Amino acid sequence: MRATVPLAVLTEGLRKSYGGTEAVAGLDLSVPAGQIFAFLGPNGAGKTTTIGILCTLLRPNAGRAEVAGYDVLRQPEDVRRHIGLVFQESTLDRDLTGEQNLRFQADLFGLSRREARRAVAAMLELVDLTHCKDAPVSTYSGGMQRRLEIARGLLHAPRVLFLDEPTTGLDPQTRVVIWEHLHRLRREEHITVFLTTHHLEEAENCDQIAIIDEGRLVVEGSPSRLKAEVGADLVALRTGNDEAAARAVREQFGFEATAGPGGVRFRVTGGAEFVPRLCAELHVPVHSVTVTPPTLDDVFLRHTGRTIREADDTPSVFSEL
Ligand SMILES: Nc1ncnc2c1ncn2[C@@H]1O[C@H](COP(=O)(O)OP(=O)(O)OP(=O)(O)O)[C@@H](O)[C@H]1O
Repeated sequence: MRATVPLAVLTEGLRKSYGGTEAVAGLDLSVPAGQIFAFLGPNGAGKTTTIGILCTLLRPNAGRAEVAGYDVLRQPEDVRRHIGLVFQESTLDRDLTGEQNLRFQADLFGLSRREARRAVAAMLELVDLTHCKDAPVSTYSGGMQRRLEIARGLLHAPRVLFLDEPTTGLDPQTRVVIWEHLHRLRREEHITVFLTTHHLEEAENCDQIAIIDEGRLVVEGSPSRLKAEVGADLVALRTGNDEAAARAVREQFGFEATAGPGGVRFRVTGGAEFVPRLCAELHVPVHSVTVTPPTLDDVFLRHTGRTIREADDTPSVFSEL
């Protein structure tokens, strides 16, 4: 049954293969309008392929997809008019100024001179680039370039903005700035933002996420709900004798404790409340205790049996920090 909230994106049984590789393997998605929605998955999970289909750049082998209420195969022109797309790789002309890049895009979309002037000025303002609109893009920082790309994707007032890995290669401070802009866009322009990422930290910023692995939807929901479903906190202990402490936690409390380089680790619901009892009853000196609530990596692990970092075949920028 169709939801009563208008849907920005709907897919049913979507499939796409490249030779023997099934990149998208029967994907059902529904994204209500007005959300920041993340498509989270390791490298090669099928995220870019799905965006390609939704943006009418690729044809699916089976299934169907609608964007902003239009069918990607039967109404591709309508879909294109209502979407903005920001690719992983920069497609800006570095020799042109920021303003010229936007003007060029306005021409491509057939905006009148007057409309173009108004839209270009408004978008430069929205992403805080008015002050450097006359400088060549080659002089912009990575974050400024990404903001200009987002402005360009928004020039024709799309209803859905697709962003493929919006902050890849950017430093942490710039990532925060880009995210502030995305939230502002959603708030002020009421558009749906559909982004792909393999960064768990990035997905945390979204209203809803869909975790995808090997072309399939693993689980869908808000980050807080998905983490709450995992339930148990991770407790890590540094003790005088980790092997003995792990054994005691298993025998006295019945938790699956292990001893390793990170100390003794086990999971328990209500970890913080359990710590006083643990320290009082454990007959091994405890030097430190860390309680970590479930993360999206725990959600991925629970549903796929491996962590997203294990599933990723290329290192994440975060793992390098
Ligand atoms: N043009 C292509 N020809 C052949 N195989 C492809 C092509 N594009 C993607 N694939 C394969 O399809 C699968 C899904 O790729 P896709 O790029 O959609 O994943 P992704 O989740 O976006 O990954 P990344 O985060 O690395 O961009 C991968 O196994 C990939 O190697």
